[in-house]
Amino acid sequence: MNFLQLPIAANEFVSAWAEGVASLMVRLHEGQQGNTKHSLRIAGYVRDLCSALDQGHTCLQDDHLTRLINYQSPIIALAEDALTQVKPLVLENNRLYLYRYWWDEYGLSQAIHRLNRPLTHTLLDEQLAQFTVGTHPKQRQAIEVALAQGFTVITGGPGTGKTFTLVRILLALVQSYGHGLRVALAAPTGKAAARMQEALRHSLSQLSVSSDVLSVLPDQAFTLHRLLGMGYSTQAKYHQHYPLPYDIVIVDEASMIDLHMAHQLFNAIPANARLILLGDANQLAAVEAGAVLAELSQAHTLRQNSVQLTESQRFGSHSGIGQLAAAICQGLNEHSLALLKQGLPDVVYHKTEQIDHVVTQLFQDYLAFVDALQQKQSPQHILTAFDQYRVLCAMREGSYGVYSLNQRLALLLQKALGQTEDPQQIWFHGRPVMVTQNDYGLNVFNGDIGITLAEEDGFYVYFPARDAQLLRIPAARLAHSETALALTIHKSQGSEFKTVAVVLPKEDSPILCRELLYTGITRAKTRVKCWATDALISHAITRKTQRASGLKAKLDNE
Ligand SMILES: Nc1ncnc2c1ncn2[C@@H]1O[C@H](COP(=O)(O)OP(=O)(O)OP(=O)(O)O)[C@@H](O)[C@H]1O
Repeated sequence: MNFLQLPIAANEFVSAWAEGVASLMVRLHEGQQGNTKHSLRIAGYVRDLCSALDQGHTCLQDDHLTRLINYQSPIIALAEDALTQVKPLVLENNRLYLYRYWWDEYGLSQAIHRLNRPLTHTLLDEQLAQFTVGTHPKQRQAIEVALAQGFTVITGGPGTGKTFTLVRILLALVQSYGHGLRVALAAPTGKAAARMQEALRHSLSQLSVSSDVLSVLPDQAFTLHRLLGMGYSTQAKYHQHYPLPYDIVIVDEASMIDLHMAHQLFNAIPANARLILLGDANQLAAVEAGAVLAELSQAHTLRQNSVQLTESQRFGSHSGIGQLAAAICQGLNEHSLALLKQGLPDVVYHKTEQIDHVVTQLFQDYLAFVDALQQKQSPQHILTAFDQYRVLCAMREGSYGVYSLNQRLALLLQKALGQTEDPQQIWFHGRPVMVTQNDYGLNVFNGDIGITLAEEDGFYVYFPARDAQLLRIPAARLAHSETALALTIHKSQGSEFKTVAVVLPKEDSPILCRELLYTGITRAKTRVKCWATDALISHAITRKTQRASGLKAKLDNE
């Protein structure tokens, strides 16, 4: 067996580790002839660990691993020795880690224990009552927890009042601590940060809030990368010994935070500050390893820090989207299919059929956007029209994947705008694009979406307002972007649209899971159209993602 031919995972970091570990294995194998059987066994675990990391687990979990505990290995440290003996692998009970992942889990659990302490506030009961008036019991509980604890987790589906509750928490904290309070708002993506800021502004505008209170609230929400000063590096500028200069750090869409980012974030919170995480734990977990929000909301040790909001104000008991989302979350296959087929006004179910027909149907909901382009409306109006609807795919590849649908939808868009249909033409008037890599020079970030407009001297892409101005960038300078008529459900996380079309592939795939379907469907505010087959819907609902991790065990001292 050639250890260097262990399958290398897609993730670059994992690949580097896998290669390093594999070459160490070769040396071990060559140097310790007597232990060949053991070396082979460990090599097998390393291979399984790499594929587990590729699937978002933070470790390999296997009860057979405990038999390695008494074995002295130059490449495996036991967890109790891991701080003093840095080896490529760490074994903790029945979990095997690459060192870096163990370190992130360990460091994060330590930082959570540090932050998890009661804090005082100066509000009397009657003062607090003005901020809890009209709230539901769980919302009130969330406000009380955020005032009393250094660390708060607020989870809930769409429209359950996370922003509504957050505004009241902020106002109560300003009242308690005065106007010198330093508040930071952040989210994992630029899109989610912008939406958070907009939602807060909107929610505040519905209350009569004095201007000096408003001045405490930041007029900008950061991406987590920016907040932590990560730039192009994976190491944050801020950490335990050089913490962030804030009293309260609030992070929205926290389901998207991966293990490494969570470690950096928690480490950067000052000793006396508060951290408030908000998100929907039923959504897709981070692209990278870990399902931090779900684990924090389930940890026994953190039960006094965690509140789940359950009553959706947006989707009342009669809303089809709300009922469907709840049925998917609970894994109710038959009921979900029945809801899809019931002919509810806000839920439309199409059986996937001939691709040309599907694409023509998908395009229909872009006609208001086409109209805005034809009428030469302002870039802002065109962007708003585009943001009303989105096609969301489960996959990138395949005829119902993002690449194929974008190509086909782009041709229909060119035709509708009276242009020559040319699949080779990258830039054309009306082309919506998504940035795929951060570009600090241009001030555009991964996930930002803009619209291409033809002007006298060439194509320009307009991105939504920053500082009340649209960002206008020459198309040729956007080196990393792709057409955005169709997005993956993963990329749509943190965004919402009036109407959404969720398109599943023709064949089953391990990517299709309950969280994916739930996330796709709940991106719709008023109408969802689902293109799928009964069998694929059932497969997706049945496949619930369970990410192996030791975070909850570390927090609960199991
Ligand atoms: N207790 C309440 N009384 C009256 N209205 C409420 C209450 N809670 C929430 N709402 C209203 O319900 C709507 C949805 O609330 P909100 O936007 O805060 O939800 P959310 O959880 O932040 O949603 P999303 O995650 O989709 O952004 C808002 O219009 C909000 O004002």
